[in-house]
Amino acid sequence: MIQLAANIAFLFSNRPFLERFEAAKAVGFDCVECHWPYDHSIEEIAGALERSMVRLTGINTPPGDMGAGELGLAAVPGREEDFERGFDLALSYAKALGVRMIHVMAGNVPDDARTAAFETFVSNLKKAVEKVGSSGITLLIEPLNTIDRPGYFLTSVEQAVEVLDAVGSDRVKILFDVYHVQLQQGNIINRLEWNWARIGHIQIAAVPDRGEPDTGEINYPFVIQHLVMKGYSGLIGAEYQPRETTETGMAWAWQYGLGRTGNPE
Ligand SMILES: O=C(O)C(=O)[C@@H](O)CO
Ligand SMILES: [Mg+2]
Repeated sequence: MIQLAANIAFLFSNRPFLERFEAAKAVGFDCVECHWPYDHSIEEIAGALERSMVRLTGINTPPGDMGAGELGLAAVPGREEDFERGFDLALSYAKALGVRMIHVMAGNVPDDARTAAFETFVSNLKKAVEKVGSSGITLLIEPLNTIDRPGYFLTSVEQAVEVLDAVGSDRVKILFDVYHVQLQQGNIINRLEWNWARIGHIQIAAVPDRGEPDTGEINYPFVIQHLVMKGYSGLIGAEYQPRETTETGMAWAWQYGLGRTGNPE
């Protein structure tokens, strides 16, 4: 049995943020993840979780100034203090709301700053690991494709492994977004296999349109069967852009037991 989480940054995005939790529950999700919950107080989100009876399983560190082209700060040289402030905010939300995964967003860096960016990313992640301590929270880093996210520092699974090796803590894992990895690199099953022990979370969407994972160049029933056979015990985040409404596009998930899953530990 696999466990799906609704990514409510993309799903139910026609509704106000705090109403998306109940909408996710209504179609069968017990878990939701999001990108940036910070426009809402911890108390407001706790209320939405209580009303909907879903768990919030993942959040991202703040992106910085998106209007100025920022998409995270962890690998951006010179922005260490801003990163730390944002990370502390994410950690406070995670601890208060029982969130077990924080995606530490690397950010955009110019080509000539990539060596310095690697060092910055590693150093910021080491400090973040110390802050997380024994809370049980896992930090994630996610390679993003360069078509959708030009300039992003982290673009391949192998580069993520280099970062993890340099950080040297099993509290940091890879967020393997199948959509991004397929667009950028391909070879999905092999890359899952080669990096199995490093993977902390998986996300899915069709390629190339990023719609429901029921068509396109990835055979998701095969990929997900592979995860089941491997005994994958993590969550699979449904992070796609619905082609019509989220509700009318949910049939893909029934074959994976949506509506029949129990809450994970
Ligand atoms: O922003 C994207 O694209 C993603 O895939 C997200 O998972 C980033 O959090
Ligand atoms: Mg993703």
